[in-house]
Amino acid sequence: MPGNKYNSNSVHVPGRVERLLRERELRKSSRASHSNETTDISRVAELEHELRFREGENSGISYVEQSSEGAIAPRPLTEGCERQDGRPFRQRLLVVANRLPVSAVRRGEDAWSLEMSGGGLVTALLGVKGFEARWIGWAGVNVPDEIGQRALTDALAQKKCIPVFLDEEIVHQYYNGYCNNILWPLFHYLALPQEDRLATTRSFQSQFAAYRKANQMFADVVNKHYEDGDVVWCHDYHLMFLPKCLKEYNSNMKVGWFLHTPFPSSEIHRTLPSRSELLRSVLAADLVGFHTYDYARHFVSACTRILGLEGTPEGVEDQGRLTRVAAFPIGIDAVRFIGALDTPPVQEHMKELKERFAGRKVMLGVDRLDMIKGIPQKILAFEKFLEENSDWHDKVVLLQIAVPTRTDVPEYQKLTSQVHEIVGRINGRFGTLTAVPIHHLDRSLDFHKLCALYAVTDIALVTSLRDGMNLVSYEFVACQDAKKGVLILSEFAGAAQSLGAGAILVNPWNITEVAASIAQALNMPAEEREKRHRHNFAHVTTHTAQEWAETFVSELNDTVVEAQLRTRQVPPFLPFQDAIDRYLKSNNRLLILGFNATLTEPVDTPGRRGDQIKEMDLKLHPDLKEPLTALCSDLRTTVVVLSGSDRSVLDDNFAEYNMWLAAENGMFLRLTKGDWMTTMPEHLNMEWVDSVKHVFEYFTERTPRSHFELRETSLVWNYKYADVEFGRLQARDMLQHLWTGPISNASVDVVQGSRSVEVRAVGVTKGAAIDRILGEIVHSKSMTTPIDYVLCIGHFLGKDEDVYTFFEPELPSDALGIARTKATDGVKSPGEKRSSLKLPASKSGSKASAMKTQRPLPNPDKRNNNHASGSGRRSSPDKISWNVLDLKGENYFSCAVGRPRTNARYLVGSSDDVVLFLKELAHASFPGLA
Ligand SMILES: O=P(O)(O)OC[C@H]1O[C@H](O[C@H]2O[C@H](CO)[C@@H](O)[C@H](O)[C@H]2O)[C@H](O)[C@@H](O)[C@@H]1O
Ligand SMILES: O=c1ccn([C@@H]2O[C@H](COP(=O)(O)OP(=O)(O)O)[C@@H](O)[C@H]2O)c(=O)[nH]1
Repeated sequence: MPGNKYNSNSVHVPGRVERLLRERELRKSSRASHSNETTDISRVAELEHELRFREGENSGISYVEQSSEGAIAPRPLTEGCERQDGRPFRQRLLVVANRLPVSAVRRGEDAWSLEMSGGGLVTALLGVKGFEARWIGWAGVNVPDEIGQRALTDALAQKKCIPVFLDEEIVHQYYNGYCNNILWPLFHYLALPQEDRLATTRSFQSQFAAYRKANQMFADVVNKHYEDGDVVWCHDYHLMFLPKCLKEYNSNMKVGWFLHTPFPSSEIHRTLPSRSELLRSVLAADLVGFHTYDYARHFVSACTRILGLEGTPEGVEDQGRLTRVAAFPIGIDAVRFIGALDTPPVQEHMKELKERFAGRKVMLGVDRLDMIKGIPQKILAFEKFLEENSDWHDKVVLLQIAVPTRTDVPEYQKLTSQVHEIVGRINGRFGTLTAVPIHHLDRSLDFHKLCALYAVTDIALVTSLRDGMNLVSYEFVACQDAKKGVLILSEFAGAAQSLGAGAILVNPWNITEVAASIAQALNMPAEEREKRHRHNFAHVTTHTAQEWAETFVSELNDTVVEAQLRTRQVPPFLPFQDAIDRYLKSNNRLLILGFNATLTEPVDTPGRRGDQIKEMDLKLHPDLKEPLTALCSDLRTTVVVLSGSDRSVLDDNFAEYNMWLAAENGMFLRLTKGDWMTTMPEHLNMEWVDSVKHVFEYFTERTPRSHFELRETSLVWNYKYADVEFGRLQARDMLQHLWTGPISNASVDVVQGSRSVEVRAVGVTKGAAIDRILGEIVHSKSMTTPIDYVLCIGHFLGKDEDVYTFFEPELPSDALGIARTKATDGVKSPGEKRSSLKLPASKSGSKASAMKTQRPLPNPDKRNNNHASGSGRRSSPDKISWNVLDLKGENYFSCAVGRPRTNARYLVGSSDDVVLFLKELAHASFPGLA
């Protein structure tokens, strides 16, 4: 049986939330049993091992590994864990990020030392266990020679890392240029740089080309190492092109993409010259993740506004394909930090620091020396605090660790000089012979020193102007369980959404406010500090990096399964040739064609700008003129255009063809040679119209580029030309008004289209009208042969899909709501179902039977038509006692246009396909057609 099977799946498919809750429980119990089994000693050993790996962090103690030796026992980035059933979890995870967790330093022709890379991305991913992981990325160094590449590849393999070799020129244009000079500032609301027209390597175009090329190089390495069933997790703004490259190579790859920075408002993203290409490439992923709901919302909004796609609560939909978009707030490996505090090296450092700063409160800033971190603003706020609080001058010190980063980018070089200048000025102003208020370090610290610093700090000061998350704030909290210091946190860091309740939130641009917050923090009573800390500590220790990665990967696996299920439910494409062959062999055919988005030119072109003036009137696709004329001229074919539009629209477009027009969802009918008649049920209550119209007018006035149509049996408010998001919000608001007001007691149906709200009298659907239409056609044509072929094709609203099921030979008659009789003359072959329909006698007992038949309308002026009185009706056609419909399953072609979730047997993508099909059908019937 072809097509979509009426969703009769009785197997319980758990919903996403249900599954996530279950998996969360499983993870918790699996972790609990794991920790019961694991002795403290093994955890300490594990920690020590990890710390040993990290000991080399830019502290000059980096260990040397030679490809030939493998001197240090390799520690996989993540270790295999056990599933609840005891079997090892074997799914491989390919983590693809610009930067590997280690950066390579060359020590000889085939000798390399590996040092810890900086940044929160590395920290977070190192906290992830439980997967068989490989890390694919750039080792931060140019390796032009083969010997060097081979040696480095071997050295990295021991760390389960796979290098992508980028040459200097690519790094310059892709990493320094497009990534760090264009995307980075833009995503942090710092606007695009002025394009340098003189230096060709600094033009947007050449940097973008390098960006694409670099992404393809990453893809090539992934493709080489990919094995069936692997999960590929792409990270960050460096690799926005990667999902597309990967899916092009293998559409079955499970691909996730996570952004570590903010995703800005669509108004900011709009300024990027390559805005659409980047969005489209990311959308090729199955799952797209962000730190916060706000970033996810901005991304969806950019896709709807810039690409013209549909944003749903699940993500972004493009022609039935869904890219899931969701928030996955990152965390840290809190146990690692907490555990480190008791180790001898950290204790030693803490002792030193306490002695060094005895009698002074310690304030701490730890940031990469990046403009987004707001370091100048932080220092200026501290200066203001000192100005206003002279009693604190020798009692407080600010330690600012400024880790050098992206030092090849001129903007970063300028920032370094600027910060040095401000620090020098303030130290000159408030320093004494024995002490300065600011200790500024342009360097990174090793893990132990960092933990010790976090632990002795009284106040951590995070003043990022924008920050994806900011893990420094998490690490500080994790190390403060003894001291319970205060966190001053920028409201523009993603972390503000998770640690906001315990921190003092500040606007870093407001230096006065930050200075006041410093004073507040220094004077905060212990009880309040304790309360705030408790909140944040609970968060940091439960929302870990491990949890983050497990949730993301589990959702990615889920998303792919869901997509497969959805694909299975999507009906197949209309088989053109079969539909044409069967048409040619049949004797009496009925073609039911929708109009809007079926026979019209597509209006909703992706990428359209909301402010462009559009042709609002519906127009028949010009290519259909000839095929329609031909098909309508065939005596064995009856063509009906069945539309929601009103009569005048159908008159304007189809008057010249020999066909039936069924306007307003079949409530009005005419043969183009005859007059309009109504098929409307008698006593249709339309008293609600005026009050609904009032609401529609109100919303039309307040929603630019929306409009409404007043029809005989319905009112339609349409916002397809308006701003999509605003339109949707307005629609929601409108529905609320309608439900609580004018339609609360009326017998109406509210039908929500993708960009419309329609209020109809109850019972007005295309399916409900079709038997009356059929009765009229049979009567008027004096048909003597049963209809043995039906094509019913349209972009119908869900509510009108009853027209597909009306003819469905495979459905039992009670599901149709009309009585059917089996054909008496045909012989039924095994497994084959046939249906026949007697009209109008068969209507008795059905919902439709309450509706009387047609009368001609003398006056097509709809406003003068009195629905309730039923004037202009025609008396019932004579009873037809023979079988009007004798339809075999294989001769029935119900087909939805552009709606994958449908009851129709088949699907086509757009009206372009309909045009193509009707052309082919006409040519097959009339081979001489031009
Ligand atoms: O690799 P670099 O160019 O030296 O930069 C270091 C990292 O900086 C960014 O980190 C972000 O990720 C953190 C973890 O999710 C988040 O807390 C922080 O707010 C972000 O700024 C960048 O996104 C990474 O790709 C870089 O590796
Ligand atoms: O001397 C240092 C200073 C910082 N970090 C680490 O760098 C990361 C910074 O991450 P964050 O999310 O705060 O910002 P990012 O630098 O990624 O933008 C944190 O994990 C710090 O522990 C480090 O390893 N050594």
